[in-house]
Amino acid sequence: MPSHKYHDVYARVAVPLKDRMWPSRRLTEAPLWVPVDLRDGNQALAEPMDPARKRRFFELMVAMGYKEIEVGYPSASRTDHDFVRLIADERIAPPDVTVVVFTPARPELIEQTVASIAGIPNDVVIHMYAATAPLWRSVVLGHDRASLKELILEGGRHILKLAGHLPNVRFQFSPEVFNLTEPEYALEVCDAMTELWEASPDRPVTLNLPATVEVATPNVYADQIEHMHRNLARRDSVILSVHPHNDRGTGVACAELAVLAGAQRVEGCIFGNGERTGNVDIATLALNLHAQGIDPMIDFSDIDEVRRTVEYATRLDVPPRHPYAGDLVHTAFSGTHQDAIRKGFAAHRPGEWEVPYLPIDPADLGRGYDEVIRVNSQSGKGGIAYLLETGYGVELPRRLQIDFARHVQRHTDTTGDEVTAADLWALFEATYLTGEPAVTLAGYQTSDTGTTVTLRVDGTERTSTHEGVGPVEALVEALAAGDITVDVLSLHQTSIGAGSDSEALTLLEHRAGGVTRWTAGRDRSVLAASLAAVLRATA
Ligand SMILES: CC(=O)SCCNC(=O)CCNC(=O)[C@H](O)C(C)(C)COP(=O)(O)OP(=O)(O)OC[C@H]1O[C@@H](n2cnc3c(N)ncnc32)[C@H](O)[C@@H]1OP(=O)(O)O
Ligand SMILES: CC(C)C(=O)C(=O)O
Repeated sequence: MPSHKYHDVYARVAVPLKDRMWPSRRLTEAPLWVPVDLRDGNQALAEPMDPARKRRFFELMVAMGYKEIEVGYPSASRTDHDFVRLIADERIAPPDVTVVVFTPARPELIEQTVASIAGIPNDVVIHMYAATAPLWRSVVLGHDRASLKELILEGGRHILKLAGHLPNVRFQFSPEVFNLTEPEYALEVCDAMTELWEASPDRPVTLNLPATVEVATPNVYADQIEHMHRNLARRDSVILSVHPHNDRGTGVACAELAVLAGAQRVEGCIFGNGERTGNVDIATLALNLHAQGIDPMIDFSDIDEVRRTVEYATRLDVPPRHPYAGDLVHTAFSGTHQDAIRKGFAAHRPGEWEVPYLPIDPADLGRGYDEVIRVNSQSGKGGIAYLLETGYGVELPRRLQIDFARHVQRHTDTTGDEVTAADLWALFEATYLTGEPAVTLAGYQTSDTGTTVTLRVDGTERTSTHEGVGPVEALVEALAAGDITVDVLSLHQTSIGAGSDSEALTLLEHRAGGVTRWTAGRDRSVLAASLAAVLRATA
């Protein structure tokens, strides 16, 4: 690989901090999340959202509780412009939602942007950007540091002139590619903008510091953010925002460390859509907080509905391994994970969540437990037992679990396929429940003196009377004396293991209320006790 073509971040930009504080800080509350799906996400789509898609996505974000939403780049396209006008004309943004519109520092585009927001009753943020990193300065924009600063200030002045008098309007500036901009230059330009826009606690300016293209390990971004946090002028009048992308796959880490470093606001896209590898994924960030006991302030309680809407709007699928939202993120196929999850469920105490391999309760996201364990050739007895328990109410004793798992393994090794609970049950029946039940209970009669039980054993009926007891005890006594089953009960004999390890086994099936329970063992008295418990519970 021609790795010599590249340089690490330290060769490209000075990394400013030595006495960093962020490593010893903790996340304690959610930052302000600002979804940019309708702008940065939208500009990265092969087919940008049409008006219906934009509107449905916007309504989803409102319903989820976002309080500040970047709604578009009004000078970019008719659709973007018209959507901003829709907000003005049809008042589709609730009063407590701030609307952000995006513009470059170009006078004619600023004019279109300001014109687009006329009549919006909500708070509005006009967000102006310009790239400040050396490569962009020289190659893209054709400016040196001084002339670029002047271009930016000129854009800022223009916005001020056109919108400064509007009481519901605030301003935002992004030095694009902040993470490759010389720290002292980023500071100089940002301070110049807050001075120009007269940032004050009553009318704060948002300074949004993007990792436009992610180029370094997240600690570097955290240092850069903390440096700004500690050195910006008018800090109490600045909302410090970050905008990580995900080129290295570490956008989430960058955002989390940036919040430790002093960022108060995070821009991203709900499932990480965006240029190239995407903007930082807000769902992951928010649910990472949730999983640490911190209220994310955004509602993901029906994550599949959120996902359906986002997939509809973007025409992009959320992959099966996507954190929290993918189809497979709450599913274990592997045997030891399944065993641990099953034991975790059994030991689980309401009100707390500590289940091995499941960092959060799927129910928090509106999901059930059906998909938590799925069985294939990588699975073991615990997972198989779990599916039979949850799907059929069948509680196999350990020895039978071990035996049955061997049969399942043979089957899955042969087919290579996943097996469902129904497949397992069919295999169980074919393995152990062949032929007629050994014994059936034809009926029983109770009287003042006791219960008469009629058993059918090998086609012959036997009647026995059990004095002074009701049907449950009579059945237990009959069972203790011989084999027994009725329409709701059946008893099968089988053996497991081979040679000296083989063991005769009695399987007792009890169906009640549509649920089947199984007990198995050598010892008839164990079966009797278990039968009595089952019958009493359903009497
Ligand atoms: C990191 C980001 O996400 S930035 C946002 C990127 N998003 C988009 O580009 C989506 C929407 N964009 C568009 O629809 C179009 O680019 C438009 C309508 C805004 C502009 O279109 P055009 O006028 O055709 O210009 P074009 O797209 O080629 O933009 C390049 C020009 O803008 C200039 N420019 C780029 N960024 C900025 C900026 N922030 N401020 C001022 N000028 C800028 C470039 O220097 C270049 O100018 P030049 O033609 O004099 O060399
Ligand atoms: C201009 C900013 C906000 C941006 O979209 C980026 O840098 O990616």
